Amino acid sequence: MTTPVLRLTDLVRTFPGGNKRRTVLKGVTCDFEEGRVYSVVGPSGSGKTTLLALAGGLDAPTSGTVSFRGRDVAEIGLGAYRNKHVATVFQQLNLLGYLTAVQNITAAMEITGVRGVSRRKRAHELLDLLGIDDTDRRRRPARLSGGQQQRVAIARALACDVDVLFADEPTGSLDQDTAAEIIEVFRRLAHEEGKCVVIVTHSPQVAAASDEVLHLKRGKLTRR
Ligand SMILES: Nc1ncnc2c1ncn2[C@@H]1O[C@H](COP(=O)(O)OP(=O)(O)OP(=O)(O)O)[C@@H](O)[C@H]1O
Repeated sequence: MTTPVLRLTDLVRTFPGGNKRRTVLKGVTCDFEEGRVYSVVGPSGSGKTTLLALAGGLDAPTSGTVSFRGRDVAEIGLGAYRNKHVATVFQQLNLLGYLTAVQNITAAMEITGVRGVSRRKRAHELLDLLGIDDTDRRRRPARLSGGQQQRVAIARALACDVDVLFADEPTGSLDQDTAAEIIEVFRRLAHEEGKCVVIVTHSPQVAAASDEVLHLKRGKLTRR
């Protein structure tokens, strides 16, 4: 048995709030493999974003562990885990409006301390991979379509050559055809580049295109 790239073990997350204390995740256990696309689905408020935040090292669990290649991320350090091994594409893409697509990616590399490669060269390779052409990659986000902005945000997330890519509602604001293109990007990243892709979604279209659908309900995650 190979060690999964990501393992969640008995994750519990309770939010404080006096007598309104609320346990959102009640013992979530799940393995994630490289080269696969996972969708996490579930009712609004069921804790999908909370789960993504824990798995992505943006938040720490109340109890339980997140392990990356067999190592507890608390031991790796959440900052190092986020900088080197995983990346998240947020619902609000947070692209910098005053920078071009290429500059958004090189800036991310600078911030996360990517060294030993030409940042510009790597940015162009990523934009090639994501299908943003030469003209568009010199544009600022406001002059790109929603789908193109999503592609740039994914390219930026991959700037550090991470193994696991998380995405929160990546098709939420896209029409069906553009959503299909973005789904294809995620499938290619998993099946051709070997990434583990974990998507939180309400979209049946995304769920249907995933290799595995995980259902979060009443604080537990189950495979369908
Ligand atoms: N920092 C926080 N403090 C207190 N409560 C929180 C916090 N973050 C999330 N919650 C609560 O946890 C529950 C789950 O929220 P979460 O955003 O993870 O759900 P979700 O499944 O992603 O919802 P949606 O599908 O609507 O985006 C909600 O009741 C929310 O109010």
